[in-house]
Amino acid sequence: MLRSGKNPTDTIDPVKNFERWKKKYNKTKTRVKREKRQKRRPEWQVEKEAIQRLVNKYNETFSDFPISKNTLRGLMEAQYRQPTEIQRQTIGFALQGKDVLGAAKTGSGKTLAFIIPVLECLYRQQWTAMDGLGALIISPTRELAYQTFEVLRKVGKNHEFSAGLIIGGKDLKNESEKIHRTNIIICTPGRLLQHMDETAAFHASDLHMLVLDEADRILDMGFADTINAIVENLPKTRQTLLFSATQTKSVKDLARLSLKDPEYVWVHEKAKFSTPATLEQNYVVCELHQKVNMLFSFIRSHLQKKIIVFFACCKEVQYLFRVFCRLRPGMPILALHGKQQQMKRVEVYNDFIKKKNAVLFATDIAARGLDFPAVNWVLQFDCPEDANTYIHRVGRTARYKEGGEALLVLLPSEEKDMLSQLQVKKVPINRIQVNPEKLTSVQQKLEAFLAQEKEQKERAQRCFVSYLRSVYLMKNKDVFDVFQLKLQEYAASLGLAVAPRVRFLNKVQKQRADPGQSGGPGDVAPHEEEKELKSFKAQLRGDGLKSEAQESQSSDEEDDEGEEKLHNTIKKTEKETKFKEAKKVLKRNFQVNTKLVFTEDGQMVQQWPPLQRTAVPATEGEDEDCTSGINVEEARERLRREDQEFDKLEYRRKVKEKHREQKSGEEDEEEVVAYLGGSDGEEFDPMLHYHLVFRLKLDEEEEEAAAGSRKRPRQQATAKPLDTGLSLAEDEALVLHLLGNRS
Ligand SMILES: Nc1ncnc2c1ncn2[C@@H]1O[C@H](COP(=O)(O)OP(=O)(O)OP(=O)(O)O)[C@@H](O)[C@H]1O
Repeated sequence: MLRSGKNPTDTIDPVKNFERWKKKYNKTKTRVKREKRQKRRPEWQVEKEAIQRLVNKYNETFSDFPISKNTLRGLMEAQYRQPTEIQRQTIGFALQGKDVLGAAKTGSGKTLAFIIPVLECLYRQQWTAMDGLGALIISPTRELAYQTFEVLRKVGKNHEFSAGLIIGGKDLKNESEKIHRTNIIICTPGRLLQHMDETAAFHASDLHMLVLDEADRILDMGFADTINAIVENLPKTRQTLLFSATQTKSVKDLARLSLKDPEYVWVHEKAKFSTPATLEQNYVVCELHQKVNMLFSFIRSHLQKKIIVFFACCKEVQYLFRVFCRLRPGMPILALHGKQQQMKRVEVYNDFIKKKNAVLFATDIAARGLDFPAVNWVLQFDCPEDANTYIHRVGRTARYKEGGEALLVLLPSEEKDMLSQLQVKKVPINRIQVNPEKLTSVQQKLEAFLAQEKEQKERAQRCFVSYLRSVYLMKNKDVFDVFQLKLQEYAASLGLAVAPRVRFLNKVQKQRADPGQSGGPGDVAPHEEEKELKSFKAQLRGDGLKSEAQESQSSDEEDDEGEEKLHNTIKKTEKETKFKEAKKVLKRNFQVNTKLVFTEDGQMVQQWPPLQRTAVPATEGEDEDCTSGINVEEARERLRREDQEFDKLEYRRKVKEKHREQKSGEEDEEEVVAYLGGSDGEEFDPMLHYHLVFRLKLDEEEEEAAAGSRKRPRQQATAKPLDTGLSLAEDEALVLHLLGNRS
């Protein structure tokens, strides 16, 4: 049988062919499946993302938050509708009662992130004025405390809490009278500690929430002792919230606050840059003696802008502010520094807020937290101490979705190391050139001013010395090298014919030249230097470490004595106040001044102090017949209990009554509101209202009581004896005479 001419091997068996294809296909399919499976994220991750999407959607507006109607109304009335990222991420944790460490870029809304939990915490506890201090907010500077107080007033105005601003610089006695009735205190550390030490009625043992704004600054060296002493007086059970744009990560710092499993919320941790995206940042390298000319030229070319210029020390601000005012650059100039009286500081702060175009000369007192609206430029005339200070300074512009520009002026000796520090902190900054020919020289004019006024010359000299000292005291010697500065040229740029003698530099120079000759009075030991640096910083920031005694001593003209140094010396010499002594006794549980007198047959007839008996029955275990005088602790505790019990009953009664009224539809259309701290929209003046109760709602019954109490004095007034202006004997004679006439 003939076969076909084709080779049998050439014939393709379709079945085999199909099987081969199927095998290959299956292999590819498994591979693709495997690869897909590998690529696919774990189920939990997918789920987490879906939940996050839901959570974000849920927290899109403040009305999605589990907060009280009063707070929500306050937010809406202040035009806060959508939470920012830091608010979205931290408020939930804080409402759950957790300790929180929150960090987010400058101008991202950290203030509300703690104000809302503070209000909610007290609201949920139904806190009343009688409950005393419930929340404490500590700020590093008076201005920041004042600003936070304003936000609290705005957002919390529908609540019934009392709030106080305790920032020093004013009448301590007035504050002392009201502080124990204050529910929310916003304060600077120094002043708060002063009250803790000296105001007998003030205690923080019921505190529920502690907030440290600008936490890294508050926990740093400058405030360490004060904060430790404050924390000692606070209950361990409190909730603690810490916020800053440059948050502390130091375990040691946090241990000092005894945080309990805190939630870390670093909103912009993974962001490419640590400064706001809307901020444009540049730097120029400029010789020291050209800086004043550069500043003048800069101001002249930005007359329609709002600018903040940061300087290294108060004396520099003082001198340059005065001469620049005389130079009349063509726009308003303001100055803010720690050596100003408190009244002046508030005035300047409010002035700058209102101005559309102005330049503010400031020390680092204005570097943190201040929220001046619409600042276009931040110019750093002197190099900041470190990258964190840089971040806070530039953060005064480009706040909450707004744009802004920043210019850093560096000396050639500062450029390299400062830039590398900024790089590490993820700060995007570019170098720009200044054309020296375009600079307007003001040197001759300054010389003329100084020739005319001796006072001005002295200011210039102090500015010179103070600047050198600030450079010398800076820790980072790679950036700050005082010996590289050309002193004669610098002095000339300030209008001085000769450079003033700088004693401390001469001494250090001598010591450098002859290291064996140490131990003289002028030698600056490292720990001394550290101490001086600490006090210098405290002084230039004016951060509220002053006591009242110091306040009266300080003046614009006082020397560069550190505030804290002064504080320490005064502390050592001043006699402790009676209150302070009494509080110490209370703390240590001493039995004071107990005096017993016995008759001859051993009967006790007198005791000092007289034994006090309370109106409430003693609880079990309390010795009614205690003969050792007043047990102050016990008596205080009993009174407190009594007050609390009374308040609770009263409160419950009122709430019930209100509910009944609501049910019967008899609710009053108009609620009666008493504004104790000025009405809405009225400008708050901390000099007048040091302690404020921002709003107090009165219900009908209270109103009646208040009306009654208003009437009573009038009734009493009718019964008041007539003052005839005569002596008693003459009065008697007159009465007898009148009676005689009648009869
Ligand atoms: N939810 C919000 N909606 C609208 N504006 C907001 C909101 N939260 C905050 N702001 C505004 O953003 C600005 C900056 O807020 P805030 O001062 O709290 O920032 P910050 O993060 O504390 O800044 P800094 O780090 O400088 O202290 C303020 O003017 C504030 O009124």
